[in-house]
Amino acid sequence: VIPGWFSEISSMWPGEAHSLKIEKILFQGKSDYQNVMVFQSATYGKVLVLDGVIQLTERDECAYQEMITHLPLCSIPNPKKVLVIGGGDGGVLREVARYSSVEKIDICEIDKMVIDVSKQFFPEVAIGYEDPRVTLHIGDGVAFLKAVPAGTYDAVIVDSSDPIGPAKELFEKPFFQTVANALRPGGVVCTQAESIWLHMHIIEDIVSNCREIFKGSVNYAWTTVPTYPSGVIGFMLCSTEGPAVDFKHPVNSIDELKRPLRFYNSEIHTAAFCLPSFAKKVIDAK
Ligand SMILES: NCCCN[C@H]1CC[C@H](N)CC1
Repeated sequence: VIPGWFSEISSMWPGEAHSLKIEKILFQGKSDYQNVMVFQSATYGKVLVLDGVIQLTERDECAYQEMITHLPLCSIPNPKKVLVIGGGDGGVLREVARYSSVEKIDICEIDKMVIDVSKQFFPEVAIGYEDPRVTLHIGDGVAFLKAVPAGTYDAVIVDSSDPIGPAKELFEKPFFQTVANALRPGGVVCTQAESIWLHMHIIEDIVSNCREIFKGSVNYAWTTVPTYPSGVIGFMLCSTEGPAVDFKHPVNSIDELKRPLRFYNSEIHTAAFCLPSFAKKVIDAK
């Protein structure tokens, strides 16, 4: 460990660790679920860390929040009812709120400390909670989805941490089945799906499970987030049986007048589904 630096050391990415220079530690706490830390970095703004893993930085959070939201929501016409599982920082809510067609935004986040810390230290991210269409549920996303009437949502976004810790069951088959049940025919789900450089085995299992459960389309997309391990993060984009969804060609554009998008655009939407051969071989073969 280098004094004055934060290094993201984890068994999920053995032998490597991205580091950020610390200017000041702003918060350290322990919730019922995980350790929570916020620090001011020298070059990435404020940083949110859960159990030693970087969740977001002010400088590059736009890449992740915009892609995980607009890849699904620009793939269906007029999304109305959207559910966010996880995403307690509020960044996905901020992006979902851009759609005038959206009438209802539910969010189910298990850890209240993440919400409170985001509101205190990341107001530009937590601004998503201010939208009147948002209903906050504090609890386990699996239990929440089991209680949802079938076919309720047009879209579900699973903005989770990694499959070690509270988010573990959000990567398992039973959870995907509850998501499919909660979606209308032709409804879409987008989940945080790790790194093709680090987690091809996890991705392989997720793709297999999704192909069995989602009888519409199943695609993997990826993007660059400098402060995530290996500098990239992926997404599973799936739709249930019903009106066809072509994830690779957006059908929606976004009203950017209020607040311009910093990362997402329709070209990068389509490009996100282009995979290197080592990943294509695994993902397309499943
Ligand atoms: N809502 C904040 C983003 C959470 N997703 C992250 C993806 C990369 C992981 N190593 C940590 C969580």
